[in-house]
Amino acid sequence: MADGIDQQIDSASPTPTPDRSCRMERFHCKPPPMKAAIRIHQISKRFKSLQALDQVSLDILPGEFFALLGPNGAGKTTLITILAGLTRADSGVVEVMGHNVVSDYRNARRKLGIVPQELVFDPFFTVRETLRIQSGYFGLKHNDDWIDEVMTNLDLMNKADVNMRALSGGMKRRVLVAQALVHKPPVIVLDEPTAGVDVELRQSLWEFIKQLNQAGHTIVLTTHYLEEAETLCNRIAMLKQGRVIALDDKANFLNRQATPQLRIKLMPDMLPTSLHPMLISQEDGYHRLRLPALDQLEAVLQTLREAGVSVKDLALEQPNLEDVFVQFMHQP
Ligand SMILES: Nc1ncnc2c1ncn2[C@@H]1O[C@H](COP(=O)(O)OP(=O)(O)OP(=O)(O)O)[C@@H](O)[C@H]1O
Repeated sequence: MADGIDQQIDSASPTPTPDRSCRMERFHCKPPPMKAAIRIHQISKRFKSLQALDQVSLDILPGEFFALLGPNGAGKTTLITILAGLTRADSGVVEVMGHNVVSDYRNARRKLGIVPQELVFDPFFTVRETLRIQSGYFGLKHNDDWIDEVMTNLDLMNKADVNMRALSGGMKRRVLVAQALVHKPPVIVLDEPTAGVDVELRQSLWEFIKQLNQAGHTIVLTTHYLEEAETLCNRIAMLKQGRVIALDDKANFLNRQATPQLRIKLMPDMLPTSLHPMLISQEDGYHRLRLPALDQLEAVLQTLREAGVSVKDLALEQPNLEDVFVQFMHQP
């Protein structure tokens, strides 16, 4: 990775610098508030009768790996297009590294790299030409060293001189990621970057994005692969019908759901009535039960024995982000 990356991150340092003037009054002063890498303040957007975003507010701090989760149509892409300055919000303010995306568009755009969900590309250029043209949009004339480094990290070197239209879908997506990085933006937003992408690319893509995050870049990710968000992100916002319904550290989301779940296959396939209140779901011949506490396991087994039901298979599972997500989405 280029040394240059860190120099580009300007005020994106994850650690705030303490104010020296505070030393004399150390019992009274607080560290200065960290300036948000992305500030989204009371954003609303309506498409005719549809309220796509409704008073959305989020502050994403420098150096965070942030997940924006939500079902189809929740408003994630709309929020990202507003952030990119491609759609105007009806009301509210969005800033990237302190630059307003409407009134200070050029500076806001320079601080931002966006990997769009849709595969948009110019079929007449090669991969290298595409990346050079993208560099030109940001006034970068001698960017070949960095372009080579990005292509190497995304395993694109052997496709550098191949025409864009001749690439597979997964390869095109790699180019979209490379395009978002040509100007070394301190803030990188990835809208469903792994949709339709094979396991190998996913892993190499995430390795590269993790390195960028470790170098101080702020990463915002939307994905329907919740295990990706669980592995990578440190803070999560859940969007539903244009509203933020939950916002917290990943660890807090998971701890809220600390009780284990029991996945069990029965013979005959009949759950005794007294265990129905614990039932979460039933699929592929398995019952999934929520145990109030681990020591309830023996009581459940006892109930099954008394009902003449035998256990064919059993596993204890810790709840994951998907369980938490489903629970939030089903809340009225
Ligand atoms: N240009 C548009 N005109 C009319 N409606 C739109 C437009 N763009 C988005 N919408 C609607 O706004 C809502 C939010 O869409 P958006 O694409 O932001 O959701 P999303 O959370 O990104 O969904 P997905 O996970 O499917 O990508 C949807 O109901 C969508 O149909």
